[in-house]
Amino acid sequence: MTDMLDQYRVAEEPYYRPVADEVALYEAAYAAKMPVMLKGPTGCGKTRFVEHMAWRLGKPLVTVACNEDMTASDIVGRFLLDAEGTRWQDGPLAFAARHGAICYLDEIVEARQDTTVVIHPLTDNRRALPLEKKGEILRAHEDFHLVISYNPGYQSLMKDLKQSTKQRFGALDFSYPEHATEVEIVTHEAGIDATEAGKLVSIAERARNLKGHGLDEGISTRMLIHAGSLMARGIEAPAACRMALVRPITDDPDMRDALDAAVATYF
Ligand SMILES: Nc1ncnc2c1ncn2[C@@H]1O[C@H](COP(=O)(O)OP(=O)(O)OP(=O)(O)O)[C@@H](O)[C@H]1O
Repeated sequence: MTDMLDQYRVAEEPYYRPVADEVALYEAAYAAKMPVMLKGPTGCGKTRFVEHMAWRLGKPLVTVACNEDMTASDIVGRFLLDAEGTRWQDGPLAFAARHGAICYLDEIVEARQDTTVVIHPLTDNRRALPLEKKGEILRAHEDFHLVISYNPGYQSLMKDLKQSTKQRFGALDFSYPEHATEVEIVTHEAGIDATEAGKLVSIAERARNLKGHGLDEGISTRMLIHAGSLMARGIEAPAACRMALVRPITDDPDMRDALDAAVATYF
């Protein structure tokens, strides 16, 4: 079992550039056993932040990418049939609760509500997870912590977290970092110089103004790192931007022209 747990340990420090006081706030929430919700658009550093915090706190990290086909059994656990008969297997949430890991449910809103409610008893004073099929009430380990992510941009009336779920969490807002910080991140992650990274960030800032005017989401930090990584491998900046920034984000010809024009302003 220790071997199982070892694979969830974060061995090396994941690079994370704090943008405000999120590190201290997370540490306090962890100490207070308060579950945390990370809110923000895709590719702005939420996953990297949790990885970094797991490393800082020296706790294993179990990550679950939520989707609408996910059932409660997928995260809680189920009986499996093998050569020796039936055997219970903890799902990722039960595993994390039992062994004191941080459990990160990424894009929780994608899961159906009957799946989401299974986390409720773990998020209040009970810190317990009923394993109904097994007839066990699993008391969470002292070190267990629950973190969920949530992209407010995607939410609709049909797909949103219930207030009874939301109100169980402390929340940290994430968004694209301010210019100099984002340049620092892109420089570090893509391995390009700060001048080139600065141009990429400026292109993204322009594109982010188009959100809601033809673009559903802005160009994320992740996309800038992709573009920079192509440039670091010798691809000319305009081609790198086309491939990593413009083509993935829209199929609309006018919008592509507008974005290509923004790229041409800087490169
Ligand atoms: N503050 C930051 N410090 C270091 N790296 C960052 C930071 N913000 C973003 N990044 C970089 O951006 C990439 C994308 O961030 P991440 O994977 O954490 O996004 P996310 O917000 O979890 O997105 P999604 O919601 O799609 O999972 C990371 O791999 C990392 O390279």
